Amino acid sequence: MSDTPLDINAVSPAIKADIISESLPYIRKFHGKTVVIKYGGNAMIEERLQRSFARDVVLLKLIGLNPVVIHGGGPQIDSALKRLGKEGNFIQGMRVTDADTMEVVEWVLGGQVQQDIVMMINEAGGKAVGLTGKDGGLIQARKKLMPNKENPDAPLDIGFVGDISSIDPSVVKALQDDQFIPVISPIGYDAEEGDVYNINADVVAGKMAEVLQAEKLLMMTNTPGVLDKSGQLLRKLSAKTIDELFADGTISGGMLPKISSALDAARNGVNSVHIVDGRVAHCLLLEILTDKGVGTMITS
Ligand SMILES: Nc1ncnc2c1ncn2[C@@H]1O[C@H](COP(=O)(O)OP(=O)(O)O)[C@@H](O)[C@H]1O
Ligand SMILES: CC(=O)N[C@@H](CCC(=O)OP(=O)(O)O)C(=O)O
Repeated sequence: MSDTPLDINAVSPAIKADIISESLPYIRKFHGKTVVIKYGGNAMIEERLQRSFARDVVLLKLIGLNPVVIHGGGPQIDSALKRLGKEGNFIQGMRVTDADTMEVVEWVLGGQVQQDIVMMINEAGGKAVGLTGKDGGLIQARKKLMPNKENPDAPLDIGFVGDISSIDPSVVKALQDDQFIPVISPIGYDAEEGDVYNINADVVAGKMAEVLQAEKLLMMTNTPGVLDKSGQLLRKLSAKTIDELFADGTISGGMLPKISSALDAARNGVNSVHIVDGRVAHCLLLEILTDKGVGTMITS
């Protein structure tokens, strides 16, 4: 983020036209392709950036790409819990979710957070539709048990946190075909047990990109990308380096499920996977339509 922001009004029309023209090869390359965008709760805290996100998504749709948005909302859930006198608690980047917390999660993600995104995209000229994993049988889930380092035979039960058992993308494809932009909350359900589950949004984004065989998965967050021990941005990360960073504790908290999901997607047919800085205005356009990357690329 060392770049000095450009005063766009000071740029001559000829240069603006040149910049627009530069995106032509990318538009041709990605026309008709699906791009899964993970919009993290930490990346959506400033209204100016929310509006630039919404405009970028609409622009991508209008030039012929198929954006699918998976949104998070971790900090927004934390605020709602706080108002109710409850503290958020995470294990290995996953929220411990008791029945009361699950109610709040559904209420925040499927309600305010999702509707704000839908509204902003629609105000920018798109046709966004909000879904949760329950809609159209989109995300089937089962209870997740977390690995227990101290006692591998006794995995940890963290409540209503789900693993994805399957994704049926037909509702997403139908919406895409009708020029809608799906905006999906990371909530799954178990049709047999009737339980609803809280799923980490990075996990949903990775799996959705895989199932849709997306061209790109972009995970927008609140860091320049993945940082090494000394805080330097790592522009490219392969499986081997990721193992080392996990082992020495350089990657922690919310970055754990993000990297694991990104790597799974890269291994399972998603052409390019990037963790990008959602605090940079128009980071989506920079990543997709220019040579200038704005984060870390994950390769298998
Ligand atoms: N090596 C690392 N590089 C960058 N961020 C890291 C790293 N390890 C842990 N993090 C943390 O991961 C956070 C991003 O994950 P998370 O809080 O879940 O964001 P989001 O809401 O965007 O999914 C960063 O803000 C940072 O605090
Ligand atoms: C199981 C689990 O941790 N679920 C997440 C779902 C929201 C999310 O992932 O939001 P961000 O992308 O903003 O972190 C949570 O409850 O916070």
